[in-house]
Amino acid sequence: MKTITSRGIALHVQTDGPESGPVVMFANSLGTDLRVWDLMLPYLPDGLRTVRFDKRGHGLSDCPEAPYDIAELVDDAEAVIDAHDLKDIVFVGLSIGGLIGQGLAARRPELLRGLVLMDTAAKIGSPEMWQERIDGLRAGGIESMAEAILDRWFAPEMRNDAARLAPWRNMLTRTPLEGYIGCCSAIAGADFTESTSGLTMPVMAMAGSEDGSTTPDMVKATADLCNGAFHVIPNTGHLPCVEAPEQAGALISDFLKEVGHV
Ligand SMILES: O=C(O)CC1=CCC(=O)O1
Repeated sequence: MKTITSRGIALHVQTDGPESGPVVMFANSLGTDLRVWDLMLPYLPDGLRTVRFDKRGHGLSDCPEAPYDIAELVDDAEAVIDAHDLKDIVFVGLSIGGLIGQGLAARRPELLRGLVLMDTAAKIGSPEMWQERIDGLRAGGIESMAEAILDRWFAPEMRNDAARLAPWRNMLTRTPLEGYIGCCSAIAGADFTESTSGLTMPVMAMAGSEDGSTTPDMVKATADLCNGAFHVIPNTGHLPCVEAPEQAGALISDFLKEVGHV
């Protein structure tokens, strides 16, 4: 476990694998922390240097007051990269983590060998939709919305498996309210349609067939902006790294080979 500082706040970072290994960096989604990658990492090639971090307001990172702005979240990812002197990175972003990845790709393209967009889009929802969610969260807390969120996160088989669901439900509902709301504001203000259209690096996108948040059509439209590859994982919702870790890991492993990272 390591902590770095970005804009005065502490960010929790975990690195694994040899320091000299090809770097794969991960950014997690709204309401999850860096453990969201735990089940998938064993399906990636040996010898990688994996770098994960808890975005502000999530996991063991500090939780400043909402609202946050997507540029701040990209600053945080950049701070992790600079603190570890990372270069030649394949960046894997899940949902809001994919927005962070697109922001980073636009700002510091020289750092990235490739970008993996997992259940994300250039723009997710509308400002009005996010404001409605924020208002509901302020009124009733995350618990009041947990069932609706889990319906988008997971396909019916996992959704109905109480034991398998429990840790992810707990991760969601234990997210600090302020951190969750701060990130909702960041998503509301994020639109990378223009900059993602201009990306020239290799991009691979994937979507769970049952994702109710960033639907396969939205993810494909984003991949099409930058001539990225696109894959659908069947019977899977918004978190393929949790629900279908073997398939998601295989797609990333193939991409790492295609871009010459392994
Ligand atoms: O809660 C959801 O709708 C899922 C989600 C949207 C952006 C994100 O990071 O997660």
